[in-house]
Amino acid sequence: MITLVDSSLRDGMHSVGHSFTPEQVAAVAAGLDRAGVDALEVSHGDGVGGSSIQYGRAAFSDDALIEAAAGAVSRARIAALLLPGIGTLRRLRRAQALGASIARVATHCTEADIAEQHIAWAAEHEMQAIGFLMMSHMIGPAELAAQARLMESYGATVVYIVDSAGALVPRTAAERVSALREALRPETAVGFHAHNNLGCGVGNALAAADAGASWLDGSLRGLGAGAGNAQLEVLAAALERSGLETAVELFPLMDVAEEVVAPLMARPQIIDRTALSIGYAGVYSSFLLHAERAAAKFGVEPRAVLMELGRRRIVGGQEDMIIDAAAELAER
Ligand SMILES: CC[C@H](O)CC(=O)C(=O)O
Ligand SMILES: [Mn+2]
Repeated sequence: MITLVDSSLRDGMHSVGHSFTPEQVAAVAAGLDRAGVDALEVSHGDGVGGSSIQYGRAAFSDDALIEAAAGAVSRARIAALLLPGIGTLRRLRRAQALGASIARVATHCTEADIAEQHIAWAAEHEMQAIGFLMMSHMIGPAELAAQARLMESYGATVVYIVDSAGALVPRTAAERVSALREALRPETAVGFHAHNNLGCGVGNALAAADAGASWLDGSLRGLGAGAGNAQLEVLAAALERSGLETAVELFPLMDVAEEVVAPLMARPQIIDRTALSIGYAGVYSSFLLHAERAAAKFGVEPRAVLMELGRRRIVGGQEDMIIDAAAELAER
């Protein structure tokens, strides 16, 4: 059985400039709940506490959005993403009080050790603790497996390979999932979070499932950073056609994508040359709007900025370097 997690109301926030209102969140959450989606992530795109000048101000607080989602669902679980250093334990406690029962603790793929206190706190306080290894294309399967084992040792019951840049392809995604599957205890699940910058979002999620991932993320209409995530309703249909079972009902899921999410989209979730450059350069998908803004400000091409960020191996948390890179390109 595959557990499906929707990221429209968290990763999708990157795509809409963190502008979702509590009413919009409630409408999407109610539709996901009706369709039988297991869990949905809600917060600023950079997780709880992300609203800031560095990451982008949100129109509404995480509290208001989590509360709205929790009030709209009857069976789906609410997940809160937390990046140590951006979010704090106080934020996680608050999310739990408002109805979140899953803590997804995200670190750069080489820095699992900074998640120890957050994962341990969640595990000790009746939240399901999940580890999220971001930018997983940047290191190989064996190194990732070692990081995943750290998260497991802190109390994570699921550890995700997160293809933040959408830079993986089915073979490299499956190799990473297999390495985790072999390294972790049988009772620890492996998850996969895809981005579609190379057009492989759904394909990578299917390859991950074949390699042993049993938690898969997606977003309705693909709503997410960069070219978006694996499109959830497409993934659900493809999983069914692969003979893999989920708890969702496909037609209600298609309906909420078409009738509720599509009208909320600020931009088409397509693989244009900027989004493709993100996958090709191996850059964080959430850099898309930042890079477009910096490129416009300094009169350079977004693609050139993204390729430069890939060359410099800039990672999440270094958003200010996007401005540096654009300014330096303009000087050259
Ligand atoms: C900034 C957090 C990030 O968007 C988490 C995520 O979804 C990813 O790394 O893909
Ligand atoms: Mn993402």
